[in-house]
Formats: sequence, structure tokens, C-alpha cells
Amino acid sequence: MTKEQITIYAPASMANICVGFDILGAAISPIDGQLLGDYITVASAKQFNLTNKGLFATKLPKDPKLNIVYQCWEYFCQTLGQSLPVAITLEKNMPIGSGLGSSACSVVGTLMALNEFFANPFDSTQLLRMMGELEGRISGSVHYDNVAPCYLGGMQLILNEMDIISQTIPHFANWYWVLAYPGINVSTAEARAILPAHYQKQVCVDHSRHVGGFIHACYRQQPQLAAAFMQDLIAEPYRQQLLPGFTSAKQTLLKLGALACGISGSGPTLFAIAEDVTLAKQCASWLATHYIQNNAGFVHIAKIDIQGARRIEPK
Ligand SMILES: Nc1ncnc2c1ncn2[C@@H]1O[C@H](COP(=O)(O)OP(=O)(O)O)[C@@H](O)[C@H]1O
Ligand SMILES: N[C@@H](CCOP(=O)(O)O)C(=O)O
Repeated sequence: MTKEQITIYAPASMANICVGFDILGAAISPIDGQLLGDYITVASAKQFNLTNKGLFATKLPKDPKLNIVYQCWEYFCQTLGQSLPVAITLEKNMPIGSGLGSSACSVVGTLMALNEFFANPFDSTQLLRMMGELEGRISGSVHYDNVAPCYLGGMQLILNEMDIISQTIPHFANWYWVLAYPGINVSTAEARAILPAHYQKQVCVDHSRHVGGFIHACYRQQPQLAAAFMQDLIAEPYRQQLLPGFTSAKQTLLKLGALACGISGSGPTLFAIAEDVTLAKQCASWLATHYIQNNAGFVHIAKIDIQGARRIEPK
């Protein structure tokens, strides 16, 4: 028994959160009520077809088979062992290579829409595993820190043990996350390729202390302590060269009073944390003037989206 049409909204996400390279990520929602993410609609059809629309549709690969949405459909059919003719519409609202989990939005939205359309043949763990697999095709290696928060919502800690891929950890409900996408693109695969293959022992020790301390402070709800641990020793030292103006923006935002500041995913989006909306607006206004490079760029004040991907009424 299938439904006629299903639309899923899949939200933007910030991976890493400074301290958890490849193992921490959070879904986000702008506080002005906008839905920042992709929309995927699956409908009955005699044969498969894919339509792209939305602000960033023209930036998608020209060959439809290179669109990750097509690959999700193909993989879903292969895994199920059935050929499933459907019409898929991707509304591509997320800029590609922005550090806001654009490919994850398309992957999560498509697999969730297909699963719901065909009466949930896969459970949520199986589906999340498939999402990680597809995301890995794009970035060069499987990492769940975008797909897990996008699918499940909240702040996710990737566990990947005992068939538990990810679990929600407590976040700070009063934190405002100011996100600035400058309008240029950074390829995740390339930003991963520039990272060292090995790190020094002291870096490993400090990194473990930071991630352990951050998770501890989240559970204890100690915001200052959590923010103090938000130091990125794994990616930021190597990736900041890809982000024009990042270092000076970070210095300014911390001086303005931001609790922490870092790279969202592999960049170029920068995030800063403010404990009140007045400071969040100050940071947003500074970033709009100094960090945005062109008309494609934007700044949002966001909170963590606890719902994750969800069904919405078609527009
Ligand atoms: N539906 C899609 N959404 C986003 N990227 C896609 C999609 N289909 C294919 N791609 C390709 O996947 C790559 C995504 O780049 P990446 O830097 O990983 O972006 P992001 O970090 O924003 O997910 C690009 O080469 C893009 O052309
Ligand atoms: N942990 C990954 C996250 C990439 O996020 P994206 O939004 O830039 O795709 C990494 O840092 O490589």
C-alpha cells in the first residue's frame, strides 16, 4: 500500500562543533521561523524521473545520475531488491559546499521520503546506515555527523558501536548559533584531503580531553565549561587557510562576547555562540558586513532543531 505523494523537509546541520571532528553534529533552525534545508517530494509515477528546483538547483551536477538523489533512489531499490518507479522532486535550497550539510539534506530527505512512501521497509538504524553510506560517496569517507543530526534532530554524538550509530546528547537551550555562509564554496572532499594523516601524541591527548570535557559539561549543563572546551585541534588549524577572513572574524566575535566560534562542517560557514539575542544580533550584523563575500551569502541566527527531518505538507 503506497501513498500518493510525500514531502520531507531535511534541515541544515553543523558538523564537528569544534571539538568533535566526525563525531558531533547538530541540526539547526533559524529563529525567524524559516525552514533552512532541502525539500524532497516522492510521488507515484510510471517510470523514474527527477526534477530539480529551488535557489541552488542550477549548481547541481548536470548529469542527473551524479545527483545524490538519483543515487539514493538506486541504492534504495538495490537494497530492497525491487525496481520502484517514482517521480522525485528535489527543492535544492541549501548551497553546495557550504559546510551546512547540503548533501546530507538531499540524502536524508530522499531516503526518508522513499522509506515512508513505501511503508517503512527499513528501520531507522538501517536507514541511517544507508544515509552514511551515500554521504561517504560524496565526501570520500563515511561520516555520520551531518546525516545523523539532519535525520534525528538535536545534537548527535556518533557512537557506531553495538549497532547504535548515534544518540542525542543534551544541548544548551539558551544558546543562539549565529551562522554566516560567505557565498563561496569549499569542497568537503578537498577539505578532508588536506588534513594530516597523523597527529602528535599531545594533540591526541588534548583532543580527547576537549571532547570528553565538552560532553561532560553538556550533561552537567555547565555552559562556560562546555564553551571552554570548544577548541578544534584537528581541522581548524589546517582548514582556516581555505576561509578568507576567518581568523580575524573569530577574534572580533570573541571580543564582542561570543562564547565560542568555529568552522561549521568543513566550511566556509562560520558559527559563533551567543548567550542572548542582543549579542547574537550584534555578531550577525558584524558578519553580514565583514564575512559575507557576495549575494549568495547569508547570515542566520539559529537554535538547535530538535525535530530533525520531518514530513511537511507539499507547497
Ligand atoms: N543533491 C545534491 N546536493 C548537494 N550536493 C550534491 C547533490 N548531488 C550531487 N552533489 C555533489 O556532491 C558534492 C557536494 O559537495 P560537498 O562539498 O560535500 O557539499 P556539502 O558539504 O555542502 O554537502 C558536490 O560535488 C555536488 O555537485
Ligand atoms: N566531519 C566532516 C563534516 C563535513 O561537513 P560539511 O557540511 O562540510 O559536508 C568534516 O569536517 O569533513
